[in-house]
Amino acid sequence: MSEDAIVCERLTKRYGKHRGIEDIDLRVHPGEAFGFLGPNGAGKSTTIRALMGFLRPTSGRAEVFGFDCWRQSVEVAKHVGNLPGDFTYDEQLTGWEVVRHVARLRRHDDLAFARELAERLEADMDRPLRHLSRGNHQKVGLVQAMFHQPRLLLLDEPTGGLDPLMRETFLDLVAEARADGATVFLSSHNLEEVHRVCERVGIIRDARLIATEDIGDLIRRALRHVRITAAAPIDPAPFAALEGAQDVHGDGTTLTLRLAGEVDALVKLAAQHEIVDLEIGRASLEEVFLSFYGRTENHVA
Ligand SMILES: Nc1ncnc2c1ncn2[C@@H]1O[C@H](COP(=O)(O)OP(=O)(O)OP(=O)(O)O)[C@@H](O)[C@H]1O
Repeated sequence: MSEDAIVCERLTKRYGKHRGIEDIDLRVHPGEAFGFLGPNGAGKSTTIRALMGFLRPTSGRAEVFGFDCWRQSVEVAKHVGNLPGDFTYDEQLTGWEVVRHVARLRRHDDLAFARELAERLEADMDRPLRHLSRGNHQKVGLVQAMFHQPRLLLLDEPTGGLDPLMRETFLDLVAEARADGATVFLSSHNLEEVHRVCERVGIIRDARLIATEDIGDLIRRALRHVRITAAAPIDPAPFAALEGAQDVHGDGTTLTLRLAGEVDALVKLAAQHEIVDLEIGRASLEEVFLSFYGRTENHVA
């Protein structure tokens, strides 16, 4: 038995010849909020489905609170609230009928929190799912995932289709769940959202977990845009030789570059010149994210 909320050990799922996920090793501690980032088709949903016990691993294993996700999926389901990426239910049912159905399966009669969630999310719970917009569909999905106040929330792209106001409400609800001790595992394309909710992130690409990072470290080590203006022309060569320097352009007294990593050496080198202006800007979160997908030259250690 494990103390961790989630353990994946060499978790692998192949769909016939197609790779779903490959050798995923991961631990999420109780009470932690862990973000799972990756591009389309990277393997996020496959991992979440394996954690819910919906998929039998090809090899390796997954555990939730010490229960094997495949062999003990009934136990796992008791502790988990799950929002699948493609949340669907019987489309003839209304939101409330879905929630009551899920409540029976979970043997959880108390719908007081479901009513609070529905109200705060302004969910349309009285019409059949087939009549609902994508956002309203998603809200029903969130209510059914959260109403029993589970120990672990497994949320696959939870804010898809939500308008900005509802996204905020959802992020507040997740923060409140965490304050009550819940563990959160959230997949997303949106680094901003992950930054708001999570302290650690796993980056998945081409079926493999390529990095697990403290989100603060990730952002600290992220690319910076640097622009130096000196009183006299600057030789770009020593700047180009700095560790993590990219796209170094010298134009007389102005030098621009991008820097992946620490700024200390750059500042010391710049200080050898008479500086008129120095601008160091952090890359956007989007750029940080892209840098992990290998579209720029800086790679994960
Ligand atoms: N039922 C399936 N049959 C065959 N291949 C599948 C199946 N489900 C997923 N895959 C493949 O497994 C890989 C991982 O897919 P997965 O849905 O887990 O990615 P994802 O990171 O969740 O993507 P997205 O962000 O687009 O939802 C993809 O190459 C996908 O084509």
